[in-house]
Amino acid sequence: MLRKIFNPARLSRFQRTMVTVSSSDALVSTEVDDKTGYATVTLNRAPVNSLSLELMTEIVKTVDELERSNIRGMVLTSFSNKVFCAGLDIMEMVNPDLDRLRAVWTRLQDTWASLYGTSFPTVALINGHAPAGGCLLALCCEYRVMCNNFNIGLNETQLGLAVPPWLQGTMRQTIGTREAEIHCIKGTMFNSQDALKIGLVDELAAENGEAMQRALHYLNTFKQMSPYARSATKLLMRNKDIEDMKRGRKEDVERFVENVMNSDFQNGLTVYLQSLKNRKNK
Ligand SMILES: CC/C=C\C/C=C\C/C=C\CC/C=C/CC(=O)SCCNC(=O)CCNC(=O)[C@H](O)C(C)(C)COP(=O)(O)OP(=O)(O)OC[C@H]1O[C@@H](n2cnc3c(N)ncnc32)[C@H](O)[C@@H]1OP(=O)(O)O
Repeated sequence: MLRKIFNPARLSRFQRTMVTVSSSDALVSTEVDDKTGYATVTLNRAPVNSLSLELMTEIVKTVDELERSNIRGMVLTSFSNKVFCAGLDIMEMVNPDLDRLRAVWTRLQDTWASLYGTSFPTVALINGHAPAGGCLLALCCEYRVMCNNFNIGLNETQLGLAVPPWLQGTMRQTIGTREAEIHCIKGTMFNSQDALKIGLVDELAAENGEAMQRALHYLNTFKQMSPYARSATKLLMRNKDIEDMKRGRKEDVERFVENVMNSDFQNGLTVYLQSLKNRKNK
C-alpha cells in the first residue's frame, strides 16, 4: 500500500506551508531555508554521533515532522567534520538491559524505515567517517555526496554482527547484488575514492562547502517536477522493502538480541572498545 502520497489535502498544502522545524533537544538540529524549502538536518551527538536510543528517536521524530511540514528536500549531515556517524552506540550493546536492547534495535529499524521512505528527496552529506550504522543512514538517502579522505562501509561482520536482510537489500540496491554480497560478508570499509568507484557514494567533494553545493544541485534537479510523480515513483520502488522489514521485524529483533547476548560477542566487544582507546592513545 502506498503511504503518504495519495493524500490530496497534503498536496494542496505543499505550495504554501514552509515550517521551520527544530528538535526538542540538541541531538538533532534542523534548519529549513524558506526560499528553497530545503531542510538541513544535522546530527549533533558528540563526539561521534553514535546511534543511541535517544539519537535515533530524535531522527525519527525529525523526519516525521519534516514529512508533515511538506519541505521540498533534505540534506542529512554531521556537526563534526570528521565523523558523519560512528554507527550504533557500542555502549548500548555492552551487558545491556534486554528491554532497552530490544528498543534500540526496534528504533534502528524505525530509523531506516522513516529515512528510506521519505516522500521528499534526501541527500546524505557525508562529511566524515561512516561505518556500519553510519553507512546505513547514508544508504537510506537517495543521493550521497562524500568529502574526501574518509571511510564508509558496512563493517558489521568485522565486529561479529550479522547484517540484517533489510539493510543488505539497501546495499544491493545501491552497489548491485554481487558486490553487496561480497562486501557485506567481508565487512569492507571503503575510502572515499573507492566508495565512488563502486557506487556506494554518488559524488566526492573536497570540503563541506563544495559538498553542500553538490547536494543542493541534486535537490534542484526536482525543482520543476511534480512532487506527486516524484514521490509516488520513489515510494512505489521502496515501500515493499519497508513492508517486508515490518513483517519480519520481531524475528529480526530477537536475532539481534541473541547475537549481542552471545558471550563470544560480548568478549569481542570489550576487546574492540579497548582497541579504539589504544588507537586513540597512540
Ligand atoms: C540477520 C540479522 C541478525 C542480527 C542483526 C545483528 C546486527 C545488525 C548489524 C548491522 C546493522 C546495523 C548495525 C550496525 C551495528 C553498528 O553500527 S556497531 C558500531 C560500529 N561502529 C564502529 O565500528 C566505529 C567505531 N569507531 C571508530 O572506528 C572511530 O571512532 C571513528 C573512525 C568513527 C572516529 O575516529 P576518531 O575521530 O579518531 O574518534 P575516536 O575513535 O577517538 O572516538 C571518540 C570516542 O568515541 C567513542 N566511539 C567511537 N565509536 C563509537 C561507537 N560506535 N559507539 C560508542 N562510542 C564510540 C570512542 O571509543 C571514543 O571514546 P573515548 O573518548 O575513548 O571515551
